[in-house]
Amino acid sequence: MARTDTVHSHAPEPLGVPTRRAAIKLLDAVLRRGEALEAALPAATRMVHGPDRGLAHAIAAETLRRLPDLDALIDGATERVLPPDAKARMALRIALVQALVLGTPAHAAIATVLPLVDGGPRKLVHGVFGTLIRGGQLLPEVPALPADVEARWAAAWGEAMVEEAERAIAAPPPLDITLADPARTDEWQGVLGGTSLMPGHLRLDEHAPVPDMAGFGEGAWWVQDVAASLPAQLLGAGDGRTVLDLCAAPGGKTMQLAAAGWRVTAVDQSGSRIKRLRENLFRTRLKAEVVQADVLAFAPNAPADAVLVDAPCSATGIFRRHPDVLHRVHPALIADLAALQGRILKRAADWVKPGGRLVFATCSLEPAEGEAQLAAFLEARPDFAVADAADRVLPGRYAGGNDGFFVVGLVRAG
Ligand SMILES: C[S@@+](CC[C@H](N)C(=O)[O-])C[C@H]1O[C@@H](n2cnc3c(N)ncnc32)[C@H](O)[C@@H]1O
Repeated sequence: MARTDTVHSHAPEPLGVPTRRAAIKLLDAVLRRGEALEAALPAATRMVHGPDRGLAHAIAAETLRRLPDLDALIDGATERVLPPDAKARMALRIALVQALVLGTPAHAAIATVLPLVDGGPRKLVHGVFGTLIRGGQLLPEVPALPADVEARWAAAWGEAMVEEAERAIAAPPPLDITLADPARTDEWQGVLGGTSLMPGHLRLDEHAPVPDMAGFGEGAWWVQDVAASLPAQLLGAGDGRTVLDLCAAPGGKTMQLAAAGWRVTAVDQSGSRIKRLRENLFRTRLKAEVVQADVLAFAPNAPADAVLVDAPCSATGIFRRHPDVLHRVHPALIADLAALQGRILKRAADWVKPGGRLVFATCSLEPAEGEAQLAAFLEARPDFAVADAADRVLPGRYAGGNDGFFVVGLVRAG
């Protein structure tokens, strides 16, 4: 059979267009398929390299952070409301976020986006973008939350919390780090600067890339929001006692527990995350037994003095760093995750020695993954009682600005 090669004579694509295409693929993965932004990165950015990957990620993340406000601008400038997943809306969102938030010159923001709507709504995108930019339109200083999230959180926590959450989206979150040796907090503050909310913690507003910072390579500290450091702190010093760290990867809490003198068994089902946990232990020279297993199928050799369950959750408490959760987490997903947490907690409870401790944590702002979970657990397990609330270890200078977490410490009857 004869075979002919077809030669395409396309002009090379203008610089920067593949990066914008990748940004739209990322948005599509989150908004239409409900994928986590981080999880969608490898496939969506396959065709872009080096710093352009970071740029595609930044465009998508910033679009997700400001989505309701961007859409309000677009809707104010179009005669007919564009469908949520219309190509024109996607193109306008990323052109506007670049021009209005990321500081891209307007001509570059639109020139790199128009080729993505060639043969389609090019005129509309060009016209709406031009109208908005020429009209000096800006995004509001305080971002809006998606309407469904706003309603859910207002019902759970009140309007004041919603306003605080909205203000929290406006500014990039600081970098919190946990020191392996809390006794050296002053020393490391002298080196790295920043403020310390409690021994073992530093908060930096500005910093070099993490791997280049003093002390990271030698394992003196790791990145961890101060709220995420509270669950392990509830357990205090280990003095050689045993702890099961369930759902442990990438190991923030494993490292804290090992550094505090616990004999840690760290369990997680994800191979790629376990790999990162091992790398973290290697870098910090901390020790833990590492087990790759599904907690629902795993059983420890013996009950432990303490069990920490950092359960898989909706992650709505970390919306500042992962704005995709604001758009892809819906009540059905929250209910599914809450059911999974309940099953994990039920097993974990049996692995606590009489008189031992159980800590349950989720980085969630959904009562179903916190207060309601605890109430159901206490109802089913009268042999457990609440021992600590996180405020026991919260720093005196606690000033907000932290991720949203639910943390409770329980004790099993002796
Ligand atoms: C919130 S993250 C853990 C963060 C970690 N504790 C830390 O401090 O770095 C939840 C973890 O649960 C794991 N996971 C989810 N379902 C699991 C299951 N059934 N068994 C074991 N691990 C699970 C995920 O792979 C993920 O690493």
